[in-house]
Amino acid sequence: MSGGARFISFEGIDGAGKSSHIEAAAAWLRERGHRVRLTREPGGTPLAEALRELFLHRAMDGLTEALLVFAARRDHLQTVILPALADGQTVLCDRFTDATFAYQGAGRGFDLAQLGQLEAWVQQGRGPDLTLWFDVAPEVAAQRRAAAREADRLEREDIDFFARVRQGYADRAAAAPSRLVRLDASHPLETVRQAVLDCLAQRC
Ligand SMILES: Nc1ncnc2c1ncn2[C@@H]1O[C@H](COP(=O)(O)OP(=O)(O)O)[C@@H](O)[C@H]1O
Ligand SMILES: Cc1cn([C@H]2C[C@H](O)[C@@H](COP(=O)(O)OP(=O)(O)O)O2)c(=O)[nH]c1=O
Repeated sequence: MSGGARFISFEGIDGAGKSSHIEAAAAWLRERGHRVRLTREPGGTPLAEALRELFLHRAMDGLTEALLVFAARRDHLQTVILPALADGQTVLCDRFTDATFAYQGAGRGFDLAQLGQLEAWVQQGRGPDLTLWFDVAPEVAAQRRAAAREADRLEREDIDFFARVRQGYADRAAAAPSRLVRLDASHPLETVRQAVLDCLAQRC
């Protein structure tokens, strides 16, 4: 496959519904001949998954959070994402650097210019070709999470935190409108799924 987006990230506040669609997106692409590598952040490698456990369950400040997720990202890029792309695979990643700008930047208030420096240092210009942003009100996402699972450290944050994170995604979308596509995730699952597949049909 060539020409279309091959590194695709899925983003949104916790409970927006992105994980519900990533498998269907992978299946849809496979049916059309893509070899798909499904992965996630923080995580995707044994080292990065170990960092994820620390990240999700230990108390730490915003700078430590940012350094941990970028350390995990470095390992993930070097050992999984870049080799898969070089091999011609399509990479679907549940979260990537937009999450760091939204959560550590907008959510925690960590300096965005410093995050940009870390991004440039770790990624050297490499990032998703396409990002699907599942956008929903924090109150709706909180209800979905409450019905679905036990909260981890970040999911225990309040509505104001998730409102800032949502604004962080909106700012990223405004800065990169051709890469970052907003999907209205307040609609029923089936409607959102169709919007995901329509977007893939246009861009992949
Ligand atoms: N559009 C939707 N309408 C209603 N419930 C949804 C919708 N999308 C996801 N959910 C439900 O919300 C919960 C959280 O979804 P999930 O995909 O895990 O979110 P995320 O990965 O964004 O944190 C799940 O129980 C899921 O079934
Ligand atoms: C990638 C990344 C995730 N996160 C947060 C967002 C989520 O709260 C959490 C894990 O993301 P996620 O895998 O979406 O969680 P879950 O499996 O519970 O749906 O990590 C950051 O704060 N910064 C980052 O750079």
